[in-house]
Amino acid sequence: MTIISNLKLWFLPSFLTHFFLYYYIFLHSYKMLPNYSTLILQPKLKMLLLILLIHSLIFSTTSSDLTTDRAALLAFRSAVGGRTFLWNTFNTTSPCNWAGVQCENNRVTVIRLPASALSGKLPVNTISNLTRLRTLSLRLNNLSGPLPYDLSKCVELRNIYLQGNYFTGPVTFLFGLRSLVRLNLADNNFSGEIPSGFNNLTRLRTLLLERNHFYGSLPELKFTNLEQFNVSFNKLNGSVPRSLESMPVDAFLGNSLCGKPLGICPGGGTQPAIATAGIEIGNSTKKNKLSSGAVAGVVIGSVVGFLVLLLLLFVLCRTKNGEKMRSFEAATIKQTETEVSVEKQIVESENGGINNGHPVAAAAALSTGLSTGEENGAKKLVFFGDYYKTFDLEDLLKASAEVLGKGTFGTAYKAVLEMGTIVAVKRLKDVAISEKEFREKIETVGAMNHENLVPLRAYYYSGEEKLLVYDYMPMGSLSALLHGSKGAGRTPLNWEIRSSIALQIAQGIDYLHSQGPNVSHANIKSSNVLLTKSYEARVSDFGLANLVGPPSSPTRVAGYRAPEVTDPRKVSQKADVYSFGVLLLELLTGKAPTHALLNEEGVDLPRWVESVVREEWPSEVFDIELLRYQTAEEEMVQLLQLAIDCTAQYPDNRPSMSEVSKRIEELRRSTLHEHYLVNATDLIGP
Ligand SMILES: Nc1ncnc2c1ncn2[C@@H]1O[C@H](COP(=O)(O)OP(=O)(O)OP(=O)(O)O)[C@@H](O)[C@H]1O
Repeated sequence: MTIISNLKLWFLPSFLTHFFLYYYIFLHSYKMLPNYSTLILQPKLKMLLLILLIHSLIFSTTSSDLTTDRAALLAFRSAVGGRTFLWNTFNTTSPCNWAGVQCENNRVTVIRLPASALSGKLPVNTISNLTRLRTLSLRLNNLSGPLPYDLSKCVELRNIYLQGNYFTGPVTFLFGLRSLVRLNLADNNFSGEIPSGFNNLTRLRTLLLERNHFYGSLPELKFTNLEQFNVSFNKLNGSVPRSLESMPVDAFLGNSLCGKPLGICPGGGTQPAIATAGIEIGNSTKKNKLSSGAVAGVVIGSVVGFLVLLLLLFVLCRTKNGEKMRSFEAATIKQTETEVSVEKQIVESENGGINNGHPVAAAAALSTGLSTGEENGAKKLVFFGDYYKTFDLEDLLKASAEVLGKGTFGTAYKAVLEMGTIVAVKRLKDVAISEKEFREKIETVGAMNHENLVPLRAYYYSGEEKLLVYDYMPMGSLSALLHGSKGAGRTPLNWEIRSSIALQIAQGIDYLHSQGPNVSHANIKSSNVLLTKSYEARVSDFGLANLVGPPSSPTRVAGYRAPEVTDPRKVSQKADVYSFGVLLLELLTGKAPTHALLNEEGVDLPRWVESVVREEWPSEVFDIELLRYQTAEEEMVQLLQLAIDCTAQYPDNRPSMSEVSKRIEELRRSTLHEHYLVNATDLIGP
């Protein structure tokens, strides 16, 4: 239906006009045919020809131009690939209906495809054929190579946003684009000098060139309307031209530039104030001699630098010889040094521990905090079940510890006990309840026993310290796995893993909810889903919301919190369902609820997904890394629907957690039944 209606919309008027016109010509010319000269001179025919000419002109500037635009977009799509499903050309013939494309007067005027996983080079004769283009936004993709030189044909371009790609080469051909108002080429690999040709772009208000490889000196750039300017972190040298002196310092950092608003230039003073890359003093064409003041400055600077270096060495040696750090605070300070990547943690735990020369902030750490003002008898870890009674508080105090991260409820540490056992210790802050209440509540948490929950093994309570001991999860959090470094060496989570993680989380939460109508998790998010070595999901941090005071940061569950929740400690089971729905969307889209794109568009993840699904093909929303699991597409779409159901605005419209876990189970069962045996490798991935 849609195809036909689209075709009708596009072709019908022009087809009808042509039909009547040619019919008319045919009738009249038939009468005139015998005499060729008469035919030329016939005034009626002249009129006809004129109409025909005007019509073909109109025709060529409307539908045929849109045809050219469409062809250009298709060529663009096949060149830079991106999502297989970028534009559903089958259902929507007119390019004006494609995602990220806007038209005016039947011509493509806007392309906005930010963060759409486009990759490769932009060839000539693609974008450049969109001669009415006014906005081109391809930011945050993986596009590379030089920009097509024929982009200069798009003379109506006003806004170019290409930041966050891997484009290379010079940009001189852009100087013909006299209508440009916003030009953002930041975070690419563009190179060459920044020529004075930019001055041709008299309407420019934004010129952002930071974090590229531009070199040479900065020319005088005399823009009258410039609002945003940045050339920081390039390889520029020489002095800041007078016309740019009023720009903020940040606009020039990370170069070898000097002069106002940076330091004074040599000749007129000393070397560039900010010099990170290749300390070449002044303009490369100038050979300046250092003044005596500058020489004195350099000498004093060197001596001070040397002394600082000595001091640093001394401190470092002392730290090493002083063996282990003595407190949790110390461990916290060392956080950045001691945080290790997920991969590193796995290697360590596979090697049987982290003590082998790894820079750990030691957990004698644990001792200082615990010893204050405590009676010996009170220094006891309280265990749940028997499993961990293999160690006591003293063992924990002797363990090596490193900071895993800071959360809402306190700081988490990885502690390696002498016998090789690894545990995670959470040091709670802001415990707002009495000891009796704490012990009662934590007993409930310790009694929770489900394979998809991170088990609380023990706790310690004293006036100053409240510690919780959990199983250590070597693969870290789902959040880190989904959104951590996407560089080489990272294995993306394949569909089978994601779908089983979804089920396991649902089952973990369902178990919690089954403990009573008032039992909820209250802090469901991807950083609270931890993974075992075999990628089994365990939900952590349950039951903690009731132990501590109000959250220090109201944004702690930003993006996951149900709209009706006003007090983050009072969260209903249906609000948990909402948070789970967001988590499910995160697994499916690969986008964190705090994704920059969403912030920019001012929507949350559920509303973004809903709008995309409503307006376009559902496949548009899926994580690019999932698109190759074609056989599981039906399951993905069904899960997407479930996630949308879970994130309904009104709590009563959301399913219960047990319904959710049943639905996922059924979905998985049918997919596995239909496809797994047929094409196991496709589902499992490489
Ligand atoms: N049992 C554990 N095993 C392995 N890593 C853990 C464990 N518990 C927590 N972590 C890691 O420690 C870090 C801090 O966790 P923590 O739970 O304190 O905060 P959070 O989950 O980031 O935020 P919040 O406190 O709001 O839940 C996280 O990166 C988490 O992945």
